Amino acid sequence: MLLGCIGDDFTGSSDLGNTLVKAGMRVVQYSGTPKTPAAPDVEAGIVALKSRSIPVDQAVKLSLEALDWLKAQGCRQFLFKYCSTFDSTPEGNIGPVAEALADALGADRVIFCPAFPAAGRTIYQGHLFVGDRLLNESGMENHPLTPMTDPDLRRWLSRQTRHMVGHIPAATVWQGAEAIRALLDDESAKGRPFVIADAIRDQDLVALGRAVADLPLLTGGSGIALGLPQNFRDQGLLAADRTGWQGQAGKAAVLSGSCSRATRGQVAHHIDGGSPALELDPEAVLSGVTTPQDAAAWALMQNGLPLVYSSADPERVREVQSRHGTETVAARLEDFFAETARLLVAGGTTRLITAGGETSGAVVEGLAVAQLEIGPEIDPGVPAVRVAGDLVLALKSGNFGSDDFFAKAAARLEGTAE
Ligand SMILES: Nc1ncnc2c1ncn2[C@@H]1O[C@H](COP(=O)(O)OP(=O)(O)O)[C@@H](O)[C@H]1O
Ligand SMILES: O=C(O)[C@@H](O)C(=O)COP(=O)(O)O
Repeated sequence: MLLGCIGDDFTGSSDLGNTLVKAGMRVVQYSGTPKTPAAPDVEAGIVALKSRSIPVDQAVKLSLEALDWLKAQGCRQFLFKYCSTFDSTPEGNIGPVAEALADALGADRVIFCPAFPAAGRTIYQGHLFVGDRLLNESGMENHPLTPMTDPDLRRWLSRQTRHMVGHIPAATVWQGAEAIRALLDDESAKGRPFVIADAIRDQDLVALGRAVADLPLLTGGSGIALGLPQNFRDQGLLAADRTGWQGQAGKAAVLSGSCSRATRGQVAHHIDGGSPALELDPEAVLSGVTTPQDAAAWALMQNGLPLVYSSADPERVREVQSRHGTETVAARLEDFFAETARLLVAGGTTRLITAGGETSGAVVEGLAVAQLEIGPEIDPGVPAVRVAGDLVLALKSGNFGSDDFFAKAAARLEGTAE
């Protein structure tokens, strides 16, 4: 294994896998830190954690365990993958996890770059944009778990770390790898080992990737990995042949616990198109009036692509959170989706589409899926993935995917869409 990656959620990890596979690496995504060694032909290993929204000390512990395992697999470089919208709170977990990894690796120059231009996430003057809106006006300010209320990543990261935070402006990035390296050295010498890097185009990310070829640790969204495979290829370290993707026939279903804007659009599109949909009322889930057995039985009876969703607008999310507590609602809904997924698979479902990072993590953990083989892209940032046996999944990040994503993913998982 050459590149060792630690993802702070499951959809984000498959997003990273998608980038690396497209650039020609053999990638396996692991659910948590494996207990056994990786297969010898894996070139990039991604340990997917569900560490984005857990207490800081636990996130650090899990990340360090993942690092130890990746080191033992012989990795030469390490990548900490977080969300392209920098999902975190003023306490963490991006800063503290990066600090722990940097300390463990002796890294004194660490890039932070969540940019993902293909999905509309760009960074300029240290500020993160989603499309043409600043992060705090993009809908992310209403995220149920990690509301992003400050678009200045230098300021936001500073709140999460003891380090001073530096900056690599676009003007330097455009000068290329050498200029980037020089500024990184300079920032580090001035006591700013953590730097936010601007990037507004894929080629900026490639330049950043080139610049950090010799550094032990980098951090960012999936975009920061764009240039890394070429670094390994240049050293003659990548195998040339690739195995093809096989689609999977059988029943399909969609589970959506994402309340993000893009997902809500996809849910509306699905319903408007006349496809079967079952809305979960969180109150009914919390009180046990609606059970996973009800949801799975309903889905298994449907013709067409069934959708079970709790996705709701910010006002309704806030209402139920204020009544029962954010963590309780999240945990109960995630457990509900995990159990529903288990019942769906037991009932013969072979193609499962999940929307939402936390939701997808709960489902994958609930299904006790140990590892995922990354397949072809469905939409930017979302690949089809195969579990051993006859189960295939699409783990969709909340804000990714076109309006018709659910139907598109079902077709791609079946191998019937180009
Ligand atoms: N109607 C709802 N009210 C409150 N919380 C919800 C509702 N539906 C889902 N949630 C919770 O909100 C969180 C959404 O996070 P996630 O699944 O990561 O989606 P995204 O990828 O859009 O961020 C989950 O913990 C989920 O259980
Ligand atoms: O970088 C991204 O935007 C995604 O890969 C990701 O991490 C999204 O997380 P969720 O929105 O929680 O699915």
